[in-house]
Amino acid sequence: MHLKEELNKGQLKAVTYTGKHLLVLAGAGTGKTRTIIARASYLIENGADPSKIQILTFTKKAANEIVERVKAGLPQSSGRTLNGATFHSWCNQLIIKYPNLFGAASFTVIDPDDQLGVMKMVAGHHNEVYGKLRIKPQQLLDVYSYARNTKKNLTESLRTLIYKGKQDKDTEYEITAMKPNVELLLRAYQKKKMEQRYLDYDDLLLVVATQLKKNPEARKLLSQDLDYLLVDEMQDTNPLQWELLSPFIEICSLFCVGDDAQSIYSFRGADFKNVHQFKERVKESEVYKLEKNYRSTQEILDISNWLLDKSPIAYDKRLQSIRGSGELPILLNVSDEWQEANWVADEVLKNYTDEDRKFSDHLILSRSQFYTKSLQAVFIRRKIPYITYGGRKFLQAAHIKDLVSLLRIVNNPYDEIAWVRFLTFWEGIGEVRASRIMAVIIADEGKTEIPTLLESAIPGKDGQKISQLYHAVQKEKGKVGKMVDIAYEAMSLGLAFRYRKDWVEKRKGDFPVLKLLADSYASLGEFIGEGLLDNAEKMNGAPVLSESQLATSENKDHVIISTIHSAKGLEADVCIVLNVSPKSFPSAWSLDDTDAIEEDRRVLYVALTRAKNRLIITRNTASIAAIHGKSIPSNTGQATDDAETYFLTGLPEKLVEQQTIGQDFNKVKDAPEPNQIDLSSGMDFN
Ligand SMILES: Nc1ncnc2c1ncn2[C@@H]1O[C@H](COP(=O)(O)OP(=O)(O)OP(=O)(O)O)[C@@H](O)[C@H]1O
Repeated sequence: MHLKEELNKGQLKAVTYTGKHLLVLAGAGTGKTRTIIARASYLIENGADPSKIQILTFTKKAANEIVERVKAGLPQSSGRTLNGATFHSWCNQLIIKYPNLFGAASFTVIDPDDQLGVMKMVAGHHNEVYGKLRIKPQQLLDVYSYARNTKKNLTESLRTLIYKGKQDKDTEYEITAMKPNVELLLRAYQKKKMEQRYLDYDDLLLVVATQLKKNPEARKLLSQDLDYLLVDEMQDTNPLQWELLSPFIEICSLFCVGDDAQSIYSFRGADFKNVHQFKERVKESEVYKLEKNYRSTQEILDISNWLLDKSPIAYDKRLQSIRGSGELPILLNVSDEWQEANWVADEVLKNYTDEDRKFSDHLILSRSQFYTKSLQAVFIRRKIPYITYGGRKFLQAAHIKDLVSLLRIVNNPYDEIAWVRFLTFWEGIGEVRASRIMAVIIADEGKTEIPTLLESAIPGKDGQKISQLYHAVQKEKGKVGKMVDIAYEAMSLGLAFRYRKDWVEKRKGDFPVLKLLADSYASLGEFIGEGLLDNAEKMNGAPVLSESQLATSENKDHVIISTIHSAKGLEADVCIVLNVSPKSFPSAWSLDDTDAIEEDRRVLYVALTRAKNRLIITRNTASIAAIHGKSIPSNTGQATDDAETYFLTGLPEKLVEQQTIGQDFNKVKDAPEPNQIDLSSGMDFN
């Protein structure tokens, strides 16, 4: 990499830093990603062993991109062993590498869906206690996870999540009354996990952090593995992640990048003030700043700066564009989602055909993937290829989970969730019978071979079939792709029947993808754990989770429809931010919580600062009219309370160009009278 040509002075100073630990604290588009990539290249070019550099990011997408870009800038294969991962997946890798050290051999990683399954089982077993609470199993899990990630106690966690932080007497009374019951359920959940040898996502971090904290041998072993830890999006680290990182201050050198104005994970316990205390927490450290924005034109930064300026929090930031002036952002008022979707489709197609832009020059952002359902429908109808980021993952789809359940019980015969799923897959076995069969297997404590147990527990041909299948898959342990093949061969008829509604159109094609995915893993444990966490972009770096049939791996040119949370670090020529309407920005349930309002502001800030050249913000006309008591495009009617909190209230007119789509947009109108057909025209018979 030619550092001097590709970096400005500030970036270069950070990349070549010779002290022990560094935090680069800088605004959107100022080159943090570029800096972290350059740092890794610089270290490798100056003799560091790439296998001893670990890059940590919040999404697999970001990890892949950084690693690929580092490798691309290095001479052939010299960065081959460089590793990039999310916090969870890194901890999972460490646990697999050192099963004894972390005491987690033959444990199975469970995803949030399965966690919910376990919690429901626990609630069922303790029905009397659970019945007294008016909390859903998912809320119990949220409280549990929040407490462990933030290191807050149960009382405070209940207060924050269930009572929105309220401090009054009634709340106090209710918390005191419910706490023992919640405690009982959470302890039972914890016990169940231990018995079934499950690790939930938070456990991965906890297991590693705890060993590193208390066990000098763990620190010694890992210090042999690691010289440099490069951490992206530092503002989103939570106390649990800090706990994981802290031992590494002694073990290796930390190089972190972050932006306090882009902290959007407080619901997972992230505290952006963490980056403000970096110097105090990390001995022998420095904090550098970067000021110039290379991504966007000044008009895009002007509205982003304006948004941040209105915050009561002083971020001490004013983004200044290196690129100078460009188009004014468009504020588009639409009357409903379908109108919005059709307008967006027109815009994309116009840019594609008339302006020579690619589909992939478009990034469409929304708070939730759910909101984009109409847009996706319009894109499919109008043949616009797209992929989605955020939302449900590939391995979490029901048909995939059915097949993977077999691999899971081969990996961990105590995996109760997987047993129930696998056994009930077969005709004639219901949940009650499945739990009976499973109880036999668990009580046997591994004395008898599982296929033998299955054969005796399920009489007749079915027992033989299921037992043989288990045996056949077990025999191939180690060859994960082969295991998928065998399982698919035996289960495909059942799967096709179970999902007959959309088997051919939607589901069948996922199995070759699953096989490819499985082939890329060296061990079953890794596939199940890693695959669950990070399968997003395993295939040649191409996303495989597309919901669009049109975006195949050969067709790399597609629009990205992403949740804002999954769009961190992304950028695009044209960026369309959907539904920036009252009650959405800030969201209705944030309204009595200042911290939540400010987090929503940062969410919008992240969205706006993704755009390079064209920024389009849409919002719903009726909801604007409702808060102002007046019609669009005026912003100055009789304001209601919602108008005061709405982020775009008071937006200076000169910062955007407002457009409003009429009611009849996109309705095709016919001529008033029928015309005559003239077939003689248009053909020259000479
Ligand atoms: N020194 C530079 N010269 C030219 N282009 C640059 C330079 N630094 C950054 N860029 C470009 O600016 C854009 C933003 O950079 P980058 O993605 O690294 O910023 P970032 O700080 O990580 O942004 P964010 O936090 O908003 O995701 C990229 O297109 C990058 O290539």
